[in-house]
Amino acid sequence: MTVDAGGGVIAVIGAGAWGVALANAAARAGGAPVPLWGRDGAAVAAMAATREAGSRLPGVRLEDGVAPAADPAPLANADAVLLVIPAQQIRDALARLRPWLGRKGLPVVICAKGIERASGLFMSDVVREMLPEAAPAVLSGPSFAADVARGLPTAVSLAADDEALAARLARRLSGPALRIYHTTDMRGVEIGGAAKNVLAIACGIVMGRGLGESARAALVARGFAEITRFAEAYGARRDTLMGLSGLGDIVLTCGSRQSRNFAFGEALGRGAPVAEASGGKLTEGAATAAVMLRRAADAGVDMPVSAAVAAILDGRMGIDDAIGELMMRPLRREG
Ligand SMILES: NC(=O)c1ccc[n+]([C@@H]2O[C@H](COP(=O)([O-])OP(=O)(O)OC[C@H]3O[C@@H](n4cnc5c(N)ncnc54)[C@H](O)[C@@H]3O)[C@@H](O)[C@H]2O)c1
Ligand SMILES: O=P(O)(O)OC[C@H](O)CO
Repeated sequence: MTVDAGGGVIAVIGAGAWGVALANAAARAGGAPVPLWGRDGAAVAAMAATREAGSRLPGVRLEDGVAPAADPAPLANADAVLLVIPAQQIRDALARLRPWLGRKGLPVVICAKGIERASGLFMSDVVREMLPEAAPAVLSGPSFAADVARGLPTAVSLAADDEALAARLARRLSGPALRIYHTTDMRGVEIGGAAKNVLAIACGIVMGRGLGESARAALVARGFAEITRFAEAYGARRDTLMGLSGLGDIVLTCGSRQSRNFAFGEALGRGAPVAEASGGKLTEGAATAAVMLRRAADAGVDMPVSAAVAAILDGRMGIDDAIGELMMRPLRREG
C-alpha cells in the first residue's frame, strides 16, 4: 500500500452526493487525479461535461482533479478505493467490480452507514466476504455531503485494523477543511454510523409530532446509551462511541433537517405514510432498523428506542402507541 500524504491514487466508487463530496476532498488534498466511478453512464458523462455534481448536490462544482468515469478500468490502478454507495447495495456492487479490485492488501474504505439487511452483517464483514484479499477500512463521522463538497470545516474518523494504514489514509485524505482522526476500532466506527441513522429517524418523528426539544434531548441521551451498549456487545470501544463517529454524528444527524433520516422521521411524525415519507431520498436508517434489532437480540442487548422505530416502520405500531410504550417502561437506574 503506497498511499501517503500527497501521493497515491485514491479512487471513489459511487457518484452520489457523498461520493462527489469525498472525491472533491481527495482532490483538494493533493496528489494524483481522483477517478470517480458511477454506474449511471449518462449521469457520469454529464458530470464530466459540465463539471457540476448534479441534482443531488446542486451548485457544487467538481474539483479539477476529479475524473468521472463509467468505465471501471481506472479502479485497477488505484492505491486505495473509497466505497460510497448505499449499504444495501455494497454486496452487488462489489460482485460486479471484483475484477478491478481483487488485489492483495488493497485498502477499501467503507463510507456507507448501515447493516446488511439480508445477512445481518456489518459492512466490514460484507467487504471481507466479497474481497477477501482487501484491507477493509471505515470512514464515518458528522459530515453532510454538501458541507464537505464545498470545503466547509469537517472532522471524521477513519478506522482500519492496521493503525499505520489508518494513519496513512487519514493523512492522504485530510486537507485544510477536512480533518480525519484515525483508530483501529472498526466495529465502533461502523456501528456508530449505522445506528445513528435509526436514532435520527426517532428524533425526526418526535419533532414532527410536536413533542418538543425536551423529548428530543431525552431520546438522544437514551438512544446514545443503547447504541453504546449494542456496540460494546460487538467488541467496540466506549471511547469510540463518545467520539466523532458516535456522539458527533448523533449530534449532527439528530438535530438537523438537512439529514435525510431526520427529515424522513419528521415527515412520519407529521403523518406521512412510511412509503412516501422519504420523498425518494436515501434513508439508510429505514433499511437498518430491523436488522440492527436482530443483531441486538442475538447479543442480548435491549434497544427500546430503535425497537420503537422498527415497529413504526414495519407498521406493527402507531407513533402515539410507540411513544406511550417508551414512556411507560419500568423505571430503572440510569446507565
Ligand atoms: N450524503 C451525505 O451527507 C453522507 C454523509 C456521510 C455518509 N453518507 C453515506 O454514504 C452512502 C451513500 O450516500 P449518498 O448520500 O452518496 O447517497 P446518494 O443517494 O446521493 O447516492 C448513492 C449513489 O450510489 C449509487 N448506487 C446505488 N446502488 C448502486 C449499485 N448497486 N452499484 C453502484 N452504484 C450504486 C447511485 O447511483 C448513486 O450515485 C450512504 O450509506 C450514506 O449513509 C452520506
Ligand atoms: O442525510 P443523512 O441522514 O443520510 O446523514 C448524512 C450523514 O450521515 C451525516 O453525518
